[in-house]
Amino acid sequence: MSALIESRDLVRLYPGVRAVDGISLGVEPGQCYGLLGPNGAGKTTTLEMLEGIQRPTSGQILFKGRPLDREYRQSIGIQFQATALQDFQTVGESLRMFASLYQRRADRDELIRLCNLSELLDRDTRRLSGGQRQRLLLAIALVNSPELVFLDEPTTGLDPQARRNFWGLIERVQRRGTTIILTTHYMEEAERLCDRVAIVDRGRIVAEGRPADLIRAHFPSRVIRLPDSAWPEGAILPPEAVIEDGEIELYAEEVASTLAELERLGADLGDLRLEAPNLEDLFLKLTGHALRA
Ligand SMILES: Nc1ncnc2c1ncn2[C@@H]1O[C@H](COP(=O)(O)OP(=O)(O)OP(=O)(O)O)[C@@H](O)[C@H]1O
Repeated sequence: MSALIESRDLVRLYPGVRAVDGISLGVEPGQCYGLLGPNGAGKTTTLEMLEGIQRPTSGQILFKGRPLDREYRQSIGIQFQATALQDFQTVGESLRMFASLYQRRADRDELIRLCNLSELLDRDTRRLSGGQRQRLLLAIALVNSPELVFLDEPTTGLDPQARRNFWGLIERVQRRGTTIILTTHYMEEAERLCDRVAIVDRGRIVAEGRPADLIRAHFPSRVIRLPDSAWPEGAILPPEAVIEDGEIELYAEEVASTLAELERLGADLGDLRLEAPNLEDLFLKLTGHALRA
């Protein structure tokens, strides 16, 4: 399938900083695409160029195969990290005001239902909780029924419960067919929501693909741990096994056959733990530094 939006060799320089240093990516219709990386990696700058808010120093952005034009802003929605909501406005008034900026409009009642705002329409926007505010900002981003919506760190600052609720909402938006590009520094968020991710570090993409494929490619083995007391007496340990702190660590490319072999040897599998590497481990492996300092 061809990309809804793509960037070719995007560069953005600030005095003394290569904030974005040659980013090429393509997002297909209906995908949820994540730009993943630590603070300062260049995610927001990349997003702002894709949104048409910032001009690249060099490189190209194509939407449906064509350079961004005036109509582009009508086809997209943006949830900024910090959108200034008007003081003395209710949720309902706020939605109406943003809707008036567009020719194309989403069905208001459906949007209110989707973003769970029915109970909050008369609430002053200054009195919203973090999660409620994010739901309103998402509704504002969807007010023109965009084909493509940008979410910049949509769950930063939310408590774990509100974050999970918001993930459910993003999934509903995606199921309606909206293409989503989001930035995050939460690996769990990227793993749950994104069909594809670009892992960004210092303005460059260090890995790109489906989260599960990336993990499999960089970590072909799974780690199996079991107490050393669970190992059958007399059975020979595989040469790559590590014994540490009373535990045996084994590496398995094929988990099922390794477990079958352990069972055959008579190992006690009751306290076995299987460790699956995640995107956080991948980031560390690729960059040599942790995602969160
Ligand atoms: N207007 C600006 N002038 C100068 N430098 C900037 C400007 N905006 C961003 N930068 C720098 O560019 C780099 C990338 O910043 P950017 O905000 O894109 O990163 P980010 O990955 O989005 O981080 P965060 O998660 O903190 O928003 C950083 O070194 C930042 O300090």
